[in-house]
Amino acid sequence: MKVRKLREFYSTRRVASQTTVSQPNSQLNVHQNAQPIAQTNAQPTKQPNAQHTDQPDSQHNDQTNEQHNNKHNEQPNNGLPNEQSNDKINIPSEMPRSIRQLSKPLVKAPGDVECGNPNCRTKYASAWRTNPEIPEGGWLCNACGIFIRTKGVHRPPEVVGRVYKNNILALPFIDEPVPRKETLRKRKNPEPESDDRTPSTLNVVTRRRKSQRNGHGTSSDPDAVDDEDIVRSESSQDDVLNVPTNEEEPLPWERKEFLKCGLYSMDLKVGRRSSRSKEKESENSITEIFPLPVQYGKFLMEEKRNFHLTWDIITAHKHIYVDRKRKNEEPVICDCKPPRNGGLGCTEDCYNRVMFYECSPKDCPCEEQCTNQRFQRKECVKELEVFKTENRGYGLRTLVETPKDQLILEYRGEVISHSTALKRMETKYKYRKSIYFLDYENRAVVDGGTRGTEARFINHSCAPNCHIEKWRAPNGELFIGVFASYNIPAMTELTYDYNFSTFGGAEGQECLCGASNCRGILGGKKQFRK
Ligand SMILES: C[S@@+](CC[C@H](N)C(=O)[O-])C[C@H]1O[C@@H](n2cnc3c(N)ncnc32)[C@H](O)[C@@H]1O
Repeated sequence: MKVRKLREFYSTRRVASQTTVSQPNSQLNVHQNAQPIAQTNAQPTKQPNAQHTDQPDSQHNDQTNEQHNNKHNEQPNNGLPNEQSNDKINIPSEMPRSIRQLSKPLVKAPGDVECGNPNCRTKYASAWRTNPEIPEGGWLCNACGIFIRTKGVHRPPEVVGRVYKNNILALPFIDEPVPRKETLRKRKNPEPESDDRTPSTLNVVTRRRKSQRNGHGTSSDPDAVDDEDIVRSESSQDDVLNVPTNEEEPLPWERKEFLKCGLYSMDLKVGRRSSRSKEKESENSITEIFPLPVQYGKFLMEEKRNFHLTWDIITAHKHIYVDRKRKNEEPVICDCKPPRNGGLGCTEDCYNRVMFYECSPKDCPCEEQCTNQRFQRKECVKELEVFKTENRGYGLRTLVETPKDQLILEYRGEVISHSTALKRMETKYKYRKSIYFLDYENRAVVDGGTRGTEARFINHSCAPNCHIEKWRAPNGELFIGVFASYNIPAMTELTYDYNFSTFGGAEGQECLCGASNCRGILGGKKQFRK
């Protein structure tokens, strides 16, 4: 399956490349002994073009190459630069890769041997590398040499086919074998300036690739491709052409997929996906490969809001019992009967309600019709806003009209014992102006200062529009709720009377509620004195 895909992939590439390379060949009859190699490779993948069948006879090859070349020379320019002379080519680097790679000369191996890869057997390559399987005198073409060093195996036929396409149909070659081995070590020793050989582009690229793989080129990684086994053409050829080769481009197995945008970007990445995720995709047509990093990431990006710092409070969804465990008492069950017409159950005459006791959702006879579960069902006002008051720090207001007796919100926080409250008064709240204590029961206190709800922002007023009610939960604990004492218009600040006994704030704190009946002072620390 994988092999078939590879074949398809490379055959597609072959066809595409053939159509493009036929044009530049007319321009690139550059080297005096460079000819397009049409049929030299003895082990190529079969080409669709019947002219390019295997021809082992090298003499015949040369003739065919000439014909091939001449044929291409007759073709029109097709937009390629035509100022170049026969021995010097200036190919702009922005030219497509398929054109640029034509400038790469091919050379024969030392001793005129074939590539040692049985799947390749080419006689021409851009460079030659020692065959690690036959260290004494064995040679591999450049591509096979790199492949075996990096992958540990010979290039398979499917992969060899790609190079056949590049080399045979596109590239000029040097018929003369390279006379000697030119090593990187030798190149490291600077040549005298009179020597006109300079490192070719290939050298630079190869060295760069090696240093990338080795990390600054100093690693002793045995798998790294060693430049020292490279035999290449005389650099004069490369120097004249001095253009980047296709060595710069990553090989298919070296290509990596990178995120093309940030995790929060809407242009979410479409990447390689498993068949299972493809199935999922077809189900909901979502093509993300990464989920958004936070729950409301998309909302946060799209919604325009004024920036403000978050409050120094962590929302508590239930009371936190600091000094003891939560109670777990048996619920008290009312004797209400569920109305037959589907109306509301557990209304004013429900004795649980009369006793400020919330019915248990599991046990109430009215079941879904029960209306005595406001805290448990969180039937609160959602449209509330924390705002900055003129002289009392932050306050809380309602954005909508709120009817009388409506549960506005629950006052939650840490339920602490009397002694813990005293300690906190001496430590945590010693230098703080605002204190968030509210009586619980049995001298215990709810501290809404760190973990709680927005109820902690409600200020005191001697003429309040809200009041506190404590309701018993089915498990025996308390719900503390802020209820509307009147119909409260929208955008009105919510206040309740701290009543001195419920608020343990700083002693003698001046009241700034502004009511006509203002008592002039808030609660004091003395209520926590033993
Ligand atoms: C429960 S907090 C109320 C929220 C507080 N304003 C804030 O910014 O966090 C109680 C504190 O608010 C201030 N406060 C509340 N009502 C006040 C009033 N009527 N006059 C003066 N200060 C008040 C006091 O500093 C008090 O300790």
